[in-house]
Amino acid sequence: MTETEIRKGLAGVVVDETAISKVNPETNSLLYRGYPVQELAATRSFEEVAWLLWHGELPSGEQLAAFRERERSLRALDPAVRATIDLLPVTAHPMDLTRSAVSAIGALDPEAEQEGAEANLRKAERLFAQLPAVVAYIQRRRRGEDPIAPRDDLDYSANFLWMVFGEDPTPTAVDVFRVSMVLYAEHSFNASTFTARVITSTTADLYSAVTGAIGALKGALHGGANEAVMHLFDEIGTAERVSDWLDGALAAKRKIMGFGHRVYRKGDSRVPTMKAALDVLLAERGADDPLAVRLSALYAELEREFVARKGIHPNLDYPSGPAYHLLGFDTEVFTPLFVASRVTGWTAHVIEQQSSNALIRPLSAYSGVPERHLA
Ligand SMILES: CC(=O)SCCNC(=O)CCNC(=O)[C@H](O)C(C)(C)COP(=O)(O)OP(=O)(O)OC[C@H]1O[C@@H](n2cnc3c(N)ncnc32)[C@H](O)[C@@H]1OP(=O)(O)O
Ligand SMILES: O=C([O-])CC(=O)C(=O)O
Repeated sequence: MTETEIRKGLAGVVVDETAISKVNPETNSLLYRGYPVQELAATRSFEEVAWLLWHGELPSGEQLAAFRERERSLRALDPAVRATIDLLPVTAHPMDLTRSAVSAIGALDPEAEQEGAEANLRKAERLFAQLPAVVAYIQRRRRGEDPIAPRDDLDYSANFLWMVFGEDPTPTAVDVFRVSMVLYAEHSFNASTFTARVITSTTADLYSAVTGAIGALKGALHGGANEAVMHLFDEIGTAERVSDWLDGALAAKRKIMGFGHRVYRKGDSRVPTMKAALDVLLAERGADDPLAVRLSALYAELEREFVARKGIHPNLDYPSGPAYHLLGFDTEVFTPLFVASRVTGWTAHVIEQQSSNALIRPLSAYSGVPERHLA
């Protein structure tokens, strides 16, 4: 490529190799370390998937048991992290609070500056274990509720829901939540992961990389879309309004959140699995539940109309938004849930980037005023 060939948004540019995941738009598939994500979502815990992303292989029984024990021992939030959140307004966006909490967790970690895969794996496990408490704290604080201590008898997904809602979660809720965590975990060089790799490439620490990645994920063109989908559903209201609403939105050249993707052109490989999970939640509520009926019809109609008009398909945020709503989360907390999952992929990429690092520093074509001089 010459200096003047510009690919806006790096579209179509291959910037490095990765062995962590493969997104293939031709076959509409997504592999984590070689395994189809659908197979992992069908049978594996989120703990196993995290291990797979970090280590390249699924854990043995012994490795998994030891990891689960460590994860449980790391769940409780340092009071200083809680205090950091408490310094900030309750009305602040939960992504801002999550970003600040991760930054605080890093500043409190005595080995934050230690380089190398072993130290980074310990940091990754720490973030993995503590993000549920961070998100649960933020969600409960928004509702004026006291925090709830983690429970050692529950796995990652069940404990997450327990800490948020303070009730024993139903097996359906746990499973839908687990599936969403597995599906959100990793997606090659998306914007937030690339951000994490850019930060890592300067030799900054893992917490800096994750904090930066959270900033990149917040935007509605990326992770913020799961929140934006729910706002859109609230704005449209009912399936009957979709057609008129879409006329106005398209005339105003609005982006329809939860649709489209930079890499997939014929639909996101993860959508059928997440939609099936959403359908389980809808079915559990039953055909008489007004919210389930309204959401189900709205979901189907918006997808049908938009695909018919533009040929642009839903991405993962489209089914996850309403699924998180039905699970009981506030809309503003949806993207922090994405953070809790994607921290696995981000940290795997930090370790990979560090193992064969080159400073990421592209070129730009200058388009400003020609050289001039002070009189
Ligand atoms: C987990 C994730 O992060 S998945 C992505 C989540 N993001 C969203 O759901 C936000 C909505 N979607 C979008 O904004 C886009 O589809 C993106 C940002 C995801 C991908 O964008 P790009 O690869 O840059 O594609 P681009 O924006 O150039 O789209 C190509 C064309 O399709 C249109 N288009 C793409 N997505 C949408 C959409 N959701 N609504 C309306 N039009 C769209 C664009 O306007 C553009 O039209 P044009 O050629 O007439 O200008
Ligand atoms: O790959 C992307 O550009 C966005 C995405 O779907 C993800 O990060 O999960």
